[in-house]
Amino acid sequence: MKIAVAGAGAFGTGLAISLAANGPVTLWARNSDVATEMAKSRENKARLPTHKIPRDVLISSDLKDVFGAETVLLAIPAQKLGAWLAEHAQHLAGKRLVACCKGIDQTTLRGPVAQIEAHVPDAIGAMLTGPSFAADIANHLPTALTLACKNGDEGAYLQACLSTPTLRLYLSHDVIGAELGGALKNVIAIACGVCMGAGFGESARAAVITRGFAEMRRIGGALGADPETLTGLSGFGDLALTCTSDASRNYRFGLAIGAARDFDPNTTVEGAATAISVTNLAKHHDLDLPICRVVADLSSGKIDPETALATLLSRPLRKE
Ligand SMILES: NC(=O)C1=CN([C@@H]2O[C@H](COP(=O)(O)OP(=O)(O)OC[C@H]3O[C@@H](n4cnc5c(N)ncnc54)[C@H](OP(=O)(O)O)[C@@H]3O)[C@@H](O)[C@H]2O)C=CC1
Ligand SMILES: O=C(CO)COP(=O)(O)O
Repeated sequence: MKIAVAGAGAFGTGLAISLAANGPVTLWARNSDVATEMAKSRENKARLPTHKIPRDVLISSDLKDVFGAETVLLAIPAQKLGAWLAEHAQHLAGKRLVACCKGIDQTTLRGPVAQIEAHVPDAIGAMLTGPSFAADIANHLPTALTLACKNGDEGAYLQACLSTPTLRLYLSHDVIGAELGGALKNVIAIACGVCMGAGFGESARAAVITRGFAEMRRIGGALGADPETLTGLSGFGDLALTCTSDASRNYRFGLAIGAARDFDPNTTVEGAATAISVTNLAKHHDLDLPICRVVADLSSGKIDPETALATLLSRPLRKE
């Protein structure tokens, strides 16, 4: 199977390095200068420095190399995915499109596979998600992810083709659960970062993870996700990783808010936009998601950590 990875950020580069263990793979960067430099140095200095890119990764900025593949992994940030798919829909028809981004689009409130289905209806949409830092994948460290696809045969095919000796994929049919787990854990990770940055303590962080997980299950229930998916790699697994590691950008963004420090605005922090999307979804479905709501307000600078804490602690006492 000819595979291309669209998006040469940290994750796209890490995935391409990992998949090259199985054979040649194309890595597409939108910027030709970036592609030329990467091809020369065999390194993505800006997004994933110090990881050597093997020769089996063909680095290109020519979209023809993407359109020539049968399977395209989409490692483009979630808020940019819809426009990219819309622009290239006619060349993507009939392909297997595997979303590797985590988020819910602010304008449409769609997850990544729903975006594929909306823009390229005759493609086979799938989602690759779960606990994995790009650097770990690039280092061929053992990693387990969820491959979710509604079509059982295509899902099994993708599971076989995209697994490597160190990247172990578990198959799921629950695309909505996989989309939600990856998107929501980033929101809760921001809350955890705020908690630690503001000095609220590790016990408070454990409470945020647990009550955040309750919010993930609540929204999953409303949108038709299988509760088991949320307890798996794409939900609980990724929540555990992202809420406890300062290798996570979402967590670090929260740390910076909590400690009132600056944060590089060019960093990809999917949870900030997704918190706003989730808050809007909650309104549509009449759901109470207090942690997601304060993260939306914290991320857009409407409230400070003390106000967020007071908001959460002043809520009426209730059953767990
Ligand atoms: N990093 C990680 O450890 C992991 C990331 N992910 C997910 O992968 C997705 C991508 O993140 P990541 O690679 O880390 O982010 P990065 O910030 O490292 O890179 C983003 C990449 O997307 C490209 N890009 C941005 N906008 C567009 C666009 N409109 N069209 C085409 N390409 C575009 C950027 O290109 P340019 O450089 O030209 O701006 C860049 O190559 C996110 O959803 C993230 O949650 C999932 C698991 C792990
Ligand atoms: O999704 C990730 C790990 O599974 C990466 O998290 P960040 O985007 O917060 O760095």
